[in-house]
Amino acid sequence: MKIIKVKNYEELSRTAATIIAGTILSKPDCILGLATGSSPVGTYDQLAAMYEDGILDFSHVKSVNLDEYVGLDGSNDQSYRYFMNKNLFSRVNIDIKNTYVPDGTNPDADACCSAYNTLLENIGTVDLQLLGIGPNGHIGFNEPADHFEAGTHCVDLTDATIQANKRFFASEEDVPRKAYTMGIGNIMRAKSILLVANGKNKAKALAAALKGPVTPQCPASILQFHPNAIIVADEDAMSEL
Ligand SMILES: N[C@@H]1[C@@H](O)[C@H](O)[C@@H](COP(=O)(O)O)O[C@@H]1O
Repeated sequence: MKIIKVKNYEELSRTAATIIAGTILSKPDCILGLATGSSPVGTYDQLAAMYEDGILDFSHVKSVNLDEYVGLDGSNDQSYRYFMNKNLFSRVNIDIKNTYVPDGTNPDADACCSAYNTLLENIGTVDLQLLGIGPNGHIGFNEPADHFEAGTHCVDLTDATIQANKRFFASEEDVPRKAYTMGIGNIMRAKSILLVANGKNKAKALAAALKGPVTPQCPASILQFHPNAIIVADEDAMSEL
């Protein structure tokens, strides 16, 4: 595991975008695993700027996203499909048909999850999976649990996650209670993993993930077993390490 400590969010975003750019430049038809949340927004800004500057070409890139809220469709501004379109896809020349997010509108969890697992099997190995980390150590929406879930599955969001994510919604009641998420097995199959973390509210989770025991109670701790995981974190997020 490689840990890169940076000063602040701007440096984090530039560093993460440079790593992703390296993947795209060395393999123009790469498959990127993408994440939502506030952590990667600056990284997406930097990637969009590199595209504007003619440095990056996304025309052969494919992407698979980690997760989606159950019940929200892509026109809902809180859906992760909407987030990805707004923060990255509409700003670069990726073919939108090559971008995949679990279908939050499908009420049939088994059908939705097995379709996404089939997609992940068929599309090929993810070259680089970008991750944020929840304040409770979750990755994607793999919440603390008593076992690691391998494949895409439907989760009941924990109260901690509902509290952490309510800032994006008009009210706490509006936060969906369920999500579809790639499992830990799906995530760990990526050739490389890039986790970005900033801010004091991530310090405990990051310390547990990087230095604590590998346990499903802190899902991000599984990254200790990945052969090519890179952590880019700012001083605040690293303050308990
Ligand atoms: N499902 C997402 C995660 O993929 C993300 O990493 C996490 C942290 O979000 P933020 O970056 O806004 O702190 O929030 C959500 O729960």
